[in-house]
Amino acid sequence: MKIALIAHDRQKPLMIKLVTAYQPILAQHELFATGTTGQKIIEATGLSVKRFKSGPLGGDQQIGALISENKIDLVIFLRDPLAAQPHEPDVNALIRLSDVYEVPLATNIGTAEVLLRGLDTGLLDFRTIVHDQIDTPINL
Ligand SMILES: O=C(CO)COP(=O)(O)O
Repeated sequence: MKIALIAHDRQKPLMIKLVTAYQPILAQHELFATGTTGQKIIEATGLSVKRFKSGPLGGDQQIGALISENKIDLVIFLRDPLAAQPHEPDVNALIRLSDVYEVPLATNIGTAEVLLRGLDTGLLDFRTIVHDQIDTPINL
């Protein structure tokens, strides 16, 4: 599975705790991250992470583009719910695209843990079915 990991600055320590706790699971998957988040994950864990630009410099949009191409299976985006971001439109766009393409998305640590445990037990295997199917959003 391809997993995107993103955290706003005040949430980065929490992201590091999460990836450290779930490192054995995460190590079995392909990891993507915005620039600074990815750097900190690599420094803390040594996990292999493909880094994009920093969020405020377009990293959220780069990951959003991957979502729109059905190349991301799970998004963990630890947003800061108590601080305004200069690139709020980019943040909202990434979350909107996750909904458009029905990609499992966690925006807090509680949901992130549920999704990572689900990932480990095969609950996200349905994503392999849609990998080759979706070029456009599903018409319900
Ligand atoms: O701002 C972010 C997401 O909106 C995260 O970007 P960084 O990982 O580069 O700090």
